[in-house]
Amino acid sequence: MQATTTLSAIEQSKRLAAYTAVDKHILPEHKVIGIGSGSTVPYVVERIVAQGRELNKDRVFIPTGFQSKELIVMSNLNLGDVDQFPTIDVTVDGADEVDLNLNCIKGGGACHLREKVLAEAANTLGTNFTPGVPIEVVPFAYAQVLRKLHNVLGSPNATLRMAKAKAGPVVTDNSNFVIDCTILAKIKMLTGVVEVGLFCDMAQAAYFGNEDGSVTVKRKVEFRVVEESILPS
Ligand SMILES: O=C(CO)[C@H](O)[C@H](O)COP(=O)(O)O
Repeated sequence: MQATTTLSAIEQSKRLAAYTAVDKHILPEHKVIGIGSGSTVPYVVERIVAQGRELNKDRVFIPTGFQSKELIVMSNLNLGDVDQFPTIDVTVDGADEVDLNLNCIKGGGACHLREKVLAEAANTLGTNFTPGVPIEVVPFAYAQVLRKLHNVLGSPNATLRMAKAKAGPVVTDNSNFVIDCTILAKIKMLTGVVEVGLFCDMAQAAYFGNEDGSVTVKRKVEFRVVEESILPS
């Protein structure tokens, strides 16, 4: 575990957000738990491990991609998959953008297809995403999908997401490509599109790590969203 002093204020608040989400939502009776992707999720796993071997030995953890699978295995937690456990008690995941009703944009880490399958198997939990909504596409169709987004659906800024440390595009854990696009209408009807990163009416609560170290919690209570603040101790 990293020492607190080496973490920036924003990292500390992300960690507090993750820890609080685990404390409030991963309860002793939860046995099948979804683990999302992104830079906040290692703190989620860290906190789950801190709940102790006794609780975790009877649990199974379902990853949303390569990163969370590695985290689960490296933490000696039991690994499962959503085809073995189609009903998940709770999933904790990151988010790129969250609206007032807790609808989310996800896919900044190109894991949104699996994340959405897990979110539908449970009720996902979230934490500004300028590129738009990520769209996962089969590789051989990407040029055609891009052409239709540019010329037919009126999204001239849609771009194929490129990798940073490799020449070529980002490749998802499902061996697909990702296009970032600012319009959504009709996209899922395009041949070659696998999934979009819009998660509507799926999150029950969202934890936002703020620059001042505090965490803002928004959660649904009987169809309303209530808000509270948690200050760092
Ligand atoms: O959707 C995702 C991956 O596809 C991530 O959950 C999202 O990008 C948030 O990541 P971070 O915790 O690094 O802000």
